[in-house]
Amino acid sequence: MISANSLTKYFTRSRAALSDVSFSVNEGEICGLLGHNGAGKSTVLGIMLGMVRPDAGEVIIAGHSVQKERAQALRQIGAIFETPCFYEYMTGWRNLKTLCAFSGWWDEAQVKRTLDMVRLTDRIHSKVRTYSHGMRQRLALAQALLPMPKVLLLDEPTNGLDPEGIHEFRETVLRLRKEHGLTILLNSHLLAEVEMMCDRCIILREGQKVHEDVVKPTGETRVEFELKTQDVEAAQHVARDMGLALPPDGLIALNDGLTGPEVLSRFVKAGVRIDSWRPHRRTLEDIYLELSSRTPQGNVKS
Ligand SMILES: Nc1ncnc2c1ncn2[C@@H]1O[C@H](COP(=O)(O)OP(=O)(O)OP(=O)(O)O)[C@@H](O)[C@H]1O
Repeated sequence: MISANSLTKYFTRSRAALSDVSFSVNEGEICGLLGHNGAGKSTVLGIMLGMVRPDAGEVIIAGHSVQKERAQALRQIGAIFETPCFYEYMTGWRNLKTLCAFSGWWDEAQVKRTLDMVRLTDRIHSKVRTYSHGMRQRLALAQALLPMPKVLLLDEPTNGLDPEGIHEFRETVLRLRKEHGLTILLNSHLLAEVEMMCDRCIILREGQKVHEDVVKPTGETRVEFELKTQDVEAAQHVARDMGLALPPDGLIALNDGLTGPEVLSRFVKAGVRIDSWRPHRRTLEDIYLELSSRTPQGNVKS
């Protein structure tokens, strides 16, 4: 549904804001875009929305090139980009009507359906200045969904929301994907949010893609257990007998065919005193900090 091919962008001659970034997002997938401040996330979204012209590369949305067939491509996209702005003194309904007037489109039945989708029907005739931050975000979502897009681009959509607002927004987005098969690209700094919502994530660092993987792998290929013991020498001996390595951090990668309980029982039978034994999975935060972390001085680690 989304295919970004070799995107390169220089805002200044000395430094590429994006350098040869490629990725694709399948239909119905939610993909997270992560990276430190200035990594290039908004530049990617800007290129996808035809607002930033890449120096090289192109984005294809549902078979249409944003750079060559801009109108057809953009017809497939709804977006919440940066902070949404509304006329405070108008109702939500009047705002949508005014914004739709710019494109000469208004279908009342479709607008009502969309408001039901984002659960804003009850308050749509109240003035926007009386809306909470969460309601403004839902109005922005309604506006993005009005043209019935196939792709939704969300730029830090939960910024400034309270925990209830974040939860509600997440549930709404997951429901939209489930019920309407939307393909979603989510730009966020919140790793937990990306871990909960996304099927896959891409990490940018200084304009380059440094990671792309599924967020929740269904069939883990590498199983690791963390062993804590005072009997390090005895444990190393037993591990060697099983053909396993016991590194100083205690993380043991199991070979094919061995299970956690089997390995634990071998340690116990050999008299190794076990303080703790638990499965270990690298979280998105572990991966992110490894790939994208910055030193306290603000320089990205080499
Ligand atoms: N219009 C512009 N003119 C000049 N430089 C720009 C422009 N837009 C972005 N940049 C630069 O391009 C680089 C990438 O910026 P971008 O806004 O894409 O990063 P980001 O990952 O979205 O950051 P943040 O998380 O802070 O929003 C930065 O060095 C930024 O200063």
